[in-house]
Amino acid sequence: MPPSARGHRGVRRVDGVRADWRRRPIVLVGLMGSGKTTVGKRLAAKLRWPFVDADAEIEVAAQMPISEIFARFGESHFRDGERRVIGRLMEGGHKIIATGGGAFVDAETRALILNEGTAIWLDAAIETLAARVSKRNHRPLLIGKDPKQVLGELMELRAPCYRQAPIHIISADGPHEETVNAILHALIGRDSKAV
Ligand SMILES: Nc1ncnc2c1ncn2[C@@H]1O[C@H](COP(=O)(O)OP(=O)(O)O)[C@@H](O)[C@H]1O
Ligand SMILES: O=C(O)C1=C[C@@H](OP(=O)(O)O)[C@@H](O)[C@H](O)C1
Ligand SMILES: [Mg+2]
Repeated sequence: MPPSARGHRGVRRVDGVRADWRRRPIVLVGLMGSGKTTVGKRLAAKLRWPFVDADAEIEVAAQMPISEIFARFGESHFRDGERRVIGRLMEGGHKIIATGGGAFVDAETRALILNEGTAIWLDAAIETLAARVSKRNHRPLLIGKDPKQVLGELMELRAPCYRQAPIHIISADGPHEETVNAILHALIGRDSKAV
C-alpha cells in the first residue's frame, strides 16, 4: 500500500468514496462483534444522521427475534428477509445502516450497497471478535459452538466480500469513539472535531 493511502489508527482509504457520500447511506459491514451496531449508533450521533440496524428492522418485520427466525424457518429464510429489508433501508438518502455480518455476502445486497451507499468494513482480530461476542449468546450462528473457530471460518469465506468495501477500518479495543473517529477521518480526511 502506498504511504499516501494510509491514514491514522489503521484507516485504509481506497478509492471509491464518492464526493457526494453525504447524500448516501453509510453501510457498516463486517463480522459479528466488529462493532457495526454499537459503533454505528455513535457515528450516527456524531454526524447527526439517522441510525438503523438491519437486524432490528428484520425483527420488527418478522415480529420475532433473529434467533427464532433461524430456529423456525432456517438461515436461507432469514437471508431472504434480510435482502428485502436492506433493499428498503437503502432508500431515502443519508443514514447509518448497521448490517448483520452475513448481509454483504449476498451478491444482490452487496451490489446495491456498493452502487448506492458508502460501505465501510469494520474489522478486528478473531480473538477480539470472539471475546466481544462471548458477552452475549443471542447470535444463532454461534450458539453451542467455539466462537473463535466459527469466526475464523467465516472470515475466510467472507473476507473477499468485505474487502470490496472502499473503506477498511480496524475496530480496535479501546473506546468506541476511537473507531468512530477513524471512520470520520477516512471519510473527511480530518479530525472529527471539524464535523
Ligand atoms: N471498537 C470497539 N471498541 C470496543 N468495544 C467494541 C467495539 N466494537 C464493538 N465493541 C463491543 O463488542 C460487542 C459487540 O458489538 P456490536 O456493535 O454488537 O457488533 P456487531 O453489530 O458488529 O456484531 C459489544 O459489547 C460492543 O460494545
Ligand atoms: O454474521 C452473520 O451471519 C450474522 C450476524 C448477526 O449480526 P451481527 O453481525 O450484528 O452480530 C445477525 O445478522 C445474524 O445472527 C447472522
Ligand atoms: Mg449488530
